[in-house]
Formats: sequence, structure tokens, C-alpha cells
Amino acid sequence: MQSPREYLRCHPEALRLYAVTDASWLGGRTLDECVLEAAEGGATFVQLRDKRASTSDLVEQCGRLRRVIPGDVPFVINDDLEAALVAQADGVHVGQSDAACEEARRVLGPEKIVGVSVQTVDQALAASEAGADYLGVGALFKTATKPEAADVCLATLSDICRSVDIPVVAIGGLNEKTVAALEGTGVAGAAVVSALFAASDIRQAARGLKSAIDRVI
Ligand SMILES: Cc1ncc(COP(=O)(O)OP(=O)(O)O)c(N)n1
Ligand SMILES: Cc1ncsc1CCOP(=O)(O)O
Repeated sequence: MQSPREYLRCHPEALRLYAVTDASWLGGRTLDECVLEAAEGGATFVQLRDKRASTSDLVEQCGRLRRVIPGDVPFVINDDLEAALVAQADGVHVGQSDAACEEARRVLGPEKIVGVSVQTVDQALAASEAGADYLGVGALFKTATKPEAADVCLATLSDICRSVDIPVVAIGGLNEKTVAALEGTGVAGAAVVSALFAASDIRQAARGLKSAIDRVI
């Protein structure tokens, strides 16, 4: 008999190349075409992250992105629980200062994906206990995408991976070269913004990242 958790679409393999969108890198392209290229290049998971969008904007963007994201690629919305609910996204990703994991789980139900950002082992244990499906840990490296992000060192990342039985993705400054640092940490994958969406050829960038991740994880 499968546990409810096993029905979820958040298998560790799905977290391998986790694409996090950022409208500021589009440079004249539409978000839909950028996400389509990322998926065609091998992105295994997509998070719609737009810190300036209203709930209704996110719902509208989610509807358009759904049409280009393959059905087997999980698609979550950053921060906005209401948008995730209304847009019937596959789930939500919440940070430590967003809606609590328990609240996200209560609102979305047992079959949706709830991802939680953590920076410490204590936060990881709390999120896992509260019903998170996966954890996002970072920033591993300094990044212009979120300069204010707190640093998390590789030793803490490894400790977090060892302390929970849900999959963990690393985030922050990850690119084709820096993902090598993830070897041996226990992560299920890498979450990437600029190394994908700031690239002139997103499809090619996704292929390169996927190969680099496959070499170390
Ligand atoms: C996969 C993943 N991990 C971590 C984060 C960061 O989330 P959060 O702490 O909520 O910060 P913002 O993204 O809201 O700036 C993430 N988005 N995705
Ligand atoms: C959202 C977020 N949280 C921690 S670092 C980060 C941004 C990662 O962006 P990039 O992949 O461009 O370094």
C-alpha cells in the first residue's frame, strides 16, 4: 500500500533541474517561450517566481505557462498560496517568511506539492514535520538574482540532506561549473534562475546544466 506521500508528483528525479522563473531576465522574450525552451532542454520542475506580480497576474501567467509545460513536469508558484489554489498549480513554494508550511498543506490538501525554503537543520526538521514534500536550501553562492539571500555553506547543506527523508534542492549561484560543488552533499537537484533564464539560448543552457548535474548527482 502506497503512503499518500508516494502519490505526490515530487519524486526526487523530478527535482534534478529545477527552473525558477524571473521576468527580469527575459530581454524581450515572453515568459512562455523561455519556459518552453527550458523544458525542451531538460528542466524537470518549474517554479513561477515573480515577486512583483499580483495574485491575479500569477493566476493568469500560470494558465499560459501550463500550456507549454509538459504534463509530467511539476509546476509550482512561489509564495502565493491563493494563486496556487485558484490556478490549480501543482503546488506552492514557501519561504520562512511566507505562509507556513502547515497552512499551505491545509489549504492545498494532501496531493499538492509544498516546497519550503530552509537555511538550517532545525528549519529543515520543522518543515519536514509540517508536511513539506521537498526543501530548497540556499543561497549556496552569492547571486545577483537575490543579493540579500542569507548564505548557506556546503557543510550545512549536507547536514540538512542527512537530517530529513524528503528530497532537497540547492539554490543560489548555481551554473554549469558551480553545480560540481554539490557532489556528495546528498541533494536531489539544483534550482536555477539566471544560469537558465539569462542565457541567450535557454534550451542549450538547460541541456548543459542537466548534463553537469547528471555528472555529480
Ligand atoms: C527551490 C527554491 N528554493 C528556495 C527558494 C527561495 O524561496 P524564499 O525563501 O521564499 O525566497 P523568495 O524566492 O520568495 O525570494 C525558492 N524560491 N525556490
Ligand atoms: C530565490 C533564491 N533564493 C536563494 S538564492 C535565490 C536566487 C537564485 O538565483 P540564481 O540561480 O540566479 O543564482
